[in-house]
This record gives sequence, structure tokens and C-alpha cells, in this order.
Amino acid sequence: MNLPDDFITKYQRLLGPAAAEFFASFDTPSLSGYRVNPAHHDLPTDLTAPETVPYEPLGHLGTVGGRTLMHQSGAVYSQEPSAMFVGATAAPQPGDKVLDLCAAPGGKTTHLASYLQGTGLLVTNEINRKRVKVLAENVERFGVRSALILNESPDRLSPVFPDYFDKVLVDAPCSGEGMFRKDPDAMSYWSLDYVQECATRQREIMTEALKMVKPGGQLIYSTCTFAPEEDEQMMAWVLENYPDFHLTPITKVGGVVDARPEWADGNPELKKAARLFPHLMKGEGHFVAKLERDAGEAAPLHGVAKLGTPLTGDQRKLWQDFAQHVLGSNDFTDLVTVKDQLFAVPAGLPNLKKCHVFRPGLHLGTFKKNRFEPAYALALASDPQRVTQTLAITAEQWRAWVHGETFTLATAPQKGWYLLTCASQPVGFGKVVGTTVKNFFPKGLRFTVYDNEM
Ligand SMILES: C[S@@+](CC[C@H](N)C(=O)[O-])C[C@H]1O[C@@H](n2cnc3c(N)ncnc32)[C@H](O)[C@@H]1O
Repeated sequence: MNLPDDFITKYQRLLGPAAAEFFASFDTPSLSGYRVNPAHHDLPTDLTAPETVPYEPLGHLGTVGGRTLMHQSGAVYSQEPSAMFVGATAAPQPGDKVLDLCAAPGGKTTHLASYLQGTGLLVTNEINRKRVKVLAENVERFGVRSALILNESPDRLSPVFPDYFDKVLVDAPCSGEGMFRKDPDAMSYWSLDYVQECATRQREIMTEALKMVKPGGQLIYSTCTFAPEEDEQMMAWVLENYPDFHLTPITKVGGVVDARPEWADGNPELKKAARLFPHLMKGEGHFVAKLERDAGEAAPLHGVAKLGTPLTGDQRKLWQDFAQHVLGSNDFTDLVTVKDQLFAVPAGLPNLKKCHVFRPGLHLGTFKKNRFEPAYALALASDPQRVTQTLAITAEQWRAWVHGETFTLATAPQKGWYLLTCASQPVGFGKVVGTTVKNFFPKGLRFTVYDNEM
């Protein structure tokens, strides 16, 4: 690989004799991986058998295609192994309040959601208007139940959530040196100046992010770059300017090594952070640090969020009928509508002021005249083992389903909505009329599965 000259000079100086191995790793194939979704059952062994990632039991080495059943149903999320170290380090507890500040396309968010197991609160934010759509699609596909998706800049979030979260993740926009092997285009905008620009932006983001950590809470900072300016030096800056924060040790296995104090101000505390180098471990490269805030008193919160409109009596009845007859249970307590859309929203949030809410919670469905149409997001967040009305479809029928076609059954079940499953995985809600299954697979997500992909 033709690495930039300034990059070579810089890392020769920093790494000394180890530089040769580091540079050689750029000429070896990039490593792919995926995480399985712990909310899914009966996953095939060809997904669960491949080598696991040393620090993440849900992570495996290998590739799962984007046009496969396991991907579409949210049974897996493709993520290169070193990126999994971030979620594994954050490891929130069920019930925690978690913020993912720089979240699109959603790799770390879906990982954090696996730890939360549908409990607590996951506020997942993306500043970019186009990228927040992709984030929402991935959150939906992975069946995340307790997420509020925001599209805001960090400085507009910090006054809303002062001292609020148990865990804040800053997976910072960075110079992306750890992406060079996988995506050589990332080299085209790299320069020594670009590294400095990224560091400036990271300090701005961190200034706001630190305000949202509750006393005794943690902030996990990560980048996919090797640049000390964005890694050790960023942590040295935090330790110097925020005396109520300190670094906590991170367990390092599988070739993950200590960060390098000598690449910043020499503070030995910096060793507690972690470096993932492609020549030392199976992955592309990351930096991860865990900061903890001292115990203390939290600032009071202001107001209560208004995430939508209460349901009318008719709407409540339509939903309850659906929940009782099709789902067989009603796990959702806080329900609101936004126009004709029904959402289950997180409770007890502070006043979101003028924040741009992209999704107030889990999309349950749409009210249409005198009927209720369940949402795709609800289907993928449902456990087929707990749903009353399920209909198992074949791989061929699944192929027609994701292509947007109706298909025919051999015998006619009772008319109504069914959670369709294929190989035990939820794939959407279909409406059965006679022997026909009407297609409600979202138009924007439809795709073609070719013969050689079956
Ligand atoms: C490294 S990516 C996040 C990857 C994501 N965490 C994942 O695992 O899929 C960084 C994100 O930060 C966003 N970003 C860029 N500038 C930002 C800023 N000033 N404040 C907050 N986020 C920003 C980018 O749009 C990008 O989506």
C-alpha cells in the first residue's frame, strides 16, 4: 500500500524498530467480523461456530452478506473486530442511562443495546442529517427497544442532559488511519494538518460530552486512528483540564496493549487507555480510553420531555386489540402518537427543548382510519417465541418478501396480521387474506436476492 510520506516519517519516529511490522500490516488483508444479536434464538451454527473475538463473546471473525436472512432479520451486525473493543469496554449494565454521542451508522450503538437488553435508556445521537437515517435503519434492524434517536450537535445536548448519563460514549470523528487498510480512499484526505483539525473538533465535542456524565459515571472515548494528537494527547488534555475525571484501567487481551504516555505529556496514568494495532491483534486499529467522574451531586434536571400526543380512546383500543390478539402481550407502557404514528417512548426524560428528535422511541405502527398497521421496527424487536400469531415462511418465500412481492400459502390460516419468521428469525409483519400474504416489507429497504446468494 502507498502510505503517505508524512505518515511513514511520523510512525517511523514514534514506533522505532516496530514501525516495519506496523507498515507491513497495511499490505495484509483487512479483517472482517460480525456480532450476533443476543436477543435472537436458534441461530445457525455457521454463524455461531467461527472463531470468537477474544474480548467480545458476541463477536466472531468472518463476513455475513448484506442481502442474507441473518442480516435482514437483525440476527447480526457486521463490525470489524477492533471496533468491538469499544462496546466491550463501555459494557453498560441493564438499566443504565447511556448516551452514544457520535453514533452513525450504529455499530457501537447496537453493541451498547445488546448490553442493555432492552432496559434502561439509550440516547443515540448523530449530528449529520443523512447519516442519522442510516443510524435509525440499523437501530430498527437490530430490534433495539429502548432508544431515543436524536439529530443534534453536542453543544445543544449538554444543556438538556447535565450530569445525566451513567455512560457516555464519544466515538469521535477522527483522521481514520485505522481505516487505511480497509478503505484506501481514507488516505486521500489525510494530512498532518487534518490530524490537527480532528483534534480541535474532538476537544470541542469532549467539552460538551463531559458535562453530560453524571457524578460517578463514565465516559468512553474512542477513535479509529493511531495519531497521538487524537488519542493520548486528547486524554492528557482532559486530565489536565477536568480534575474531577480520571482514567480507569481497561482489561487488555488478544493483543490489545497499553497506550503510550511518552506520546503525550508522559503522565503514567495514560497507560490505562488501550491501543489496538493491526500488527499486534486481529483488527484494523483503535484507541479506547475509559474516564470516570468523581462522585458528587448532580445538577437538577429541568422539565419533562414531551415526545408526542397521548392516544385517543379509539387508538388505545385498536392498539390493545392488536397487542392482545397478535402479540399476545403488551410490554409497552409509555405510548404516544406523532401524527398517525404510534411509538413506545422512554419515560422520565428531561425537557428536550428544541432538540431535533429523529425517532422518539420504538415505532409500533400506524393508525389508519379504523385500523392499525404494525411497524417493521416492532416486528424486528419482537421475540417470535413470545408472539401469538407467527407464520413460518420458507427461504424462497423470504426472497419474495424482501423483494416486495405477495406470496401464496398452501392452506389458508385465520385472516389477520402475522409475525413472519424464516429459520426462526423475525422478518416483518405480513397480512394474511385467504392464502395470500400481503407484502408490508418497507419500500425503501427492498432488495433482490440472486440465485447464487441463496
Ligand atoms: C467514527 S464515526 C461514528 C461511528 C459509530 N460510532 C459506529 O460505531 O458506527 C463519527 C461520527 O461523528 C459524527 N460527527 C462529525 N462531526 C461531529 C461533531 N462536531 N459532533 C458530533 N459528531 C460529529 C460523524 O458524522 C460520524 O457519524
